[in-house]
Amino acid sequence: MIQIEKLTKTYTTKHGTVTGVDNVSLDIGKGEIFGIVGYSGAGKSSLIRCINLLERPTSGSVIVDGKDLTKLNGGQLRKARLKIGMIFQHFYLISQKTVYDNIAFALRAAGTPPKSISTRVEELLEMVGLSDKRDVYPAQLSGGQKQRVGIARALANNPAVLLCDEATSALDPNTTLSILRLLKDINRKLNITIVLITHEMNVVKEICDRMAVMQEGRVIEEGQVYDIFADPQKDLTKEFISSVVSFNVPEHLLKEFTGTLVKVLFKGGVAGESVISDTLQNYPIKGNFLHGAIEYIQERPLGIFIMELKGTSSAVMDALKYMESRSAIVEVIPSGH
Ligand SMILES: Nc1ncnc2c1ncn2[C@@H]1O[C@H](COP(=O)(O)OP(=O)(O)OP(=O)(O)O)[C@@H](O)[C@H]1O
Repeated sequence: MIQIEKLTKTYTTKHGTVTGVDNVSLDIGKGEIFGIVGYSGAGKSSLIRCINLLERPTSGSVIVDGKDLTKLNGGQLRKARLKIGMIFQHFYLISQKTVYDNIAFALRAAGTPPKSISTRVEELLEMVGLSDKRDVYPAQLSGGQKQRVGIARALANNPAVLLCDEATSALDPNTTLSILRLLKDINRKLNITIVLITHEMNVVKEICDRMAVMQEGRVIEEGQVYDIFADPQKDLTKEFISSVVSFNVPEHLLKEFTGTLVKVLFKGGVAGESVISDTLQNYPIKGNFLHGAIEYIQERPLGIFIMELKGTSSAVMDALKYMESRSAIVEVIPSGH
């Protein structure tokens, strides 16, 4: 649905050239929820703004639904943009207009016949759960309700793509969750492709199918959210994951152990417990559990255990190989850490 090819965005400032996005290529499928995570300054906003050409890429292309947006003229681009909705951290509602008029505004701007507007606005209000707020002004709404209006407005012209720019960053955790659930619901009902940028890994964990991690303008890791949580490759990705899934045993405790410390992950959660008990039965080693949890990512369980294994080093190595042969992801934690 969206192909980003070798996209670079640089800015010319008083102090020289700044690279916002550095040669990024991504392929986002129809109906996918794709998350882009990174710290402040990583280039997420620059990238998402290049997807609807709010920012013009310095080089590279952005193909949405088969059309290369960088090649369109003004009129063609305005038309193509109607198929790309966007919501923002600070909502950007028009404060002098009612909820109804904020949404109707987007329909009028797209040339919707006046007689269809009211039915469409009612439909959208129902979709976002705000039918009873139709005639109130933004100042009378909570943050979550304002974002619901933002979502209704973004969906007004039946876009194929919804871009979310830190859409939940100004909201408290419960409201965040309700907005994420609404987005997921809309994604499933309308098969709309959603691209969201965030610095919060819990957002990605909650609703995204696939994700990319950005650092210094580049994509440093990309894949299925579940696979990345199970086996992150880059230190930065591990850091983001540790903010929502705690695998870590306190350092002072780790120093007290004399055996081999291992982190064992099982895709599929509960199944892993039998692998561990088989291992302890079949090899001359002893195991102490220091941490055990089953996390649900995209409704799929991921079993995470941290263990101390005691035995001869060859017995421990054989046991680790055995666990790996039964699909565990095993990582030895260096001693003294
Ligand atoms: N209009 C601009 N002019 C000059 N430099 C810019 C501009 N927009 C972004 N940059 C620079 O591009 C880099 C990437 O910024 P960007 O805003 O895309 O990152 P981000 O990951 O979205 O961070 P944040 O969440 O803080 O917005 C930064 O070094 C930033 O200073």
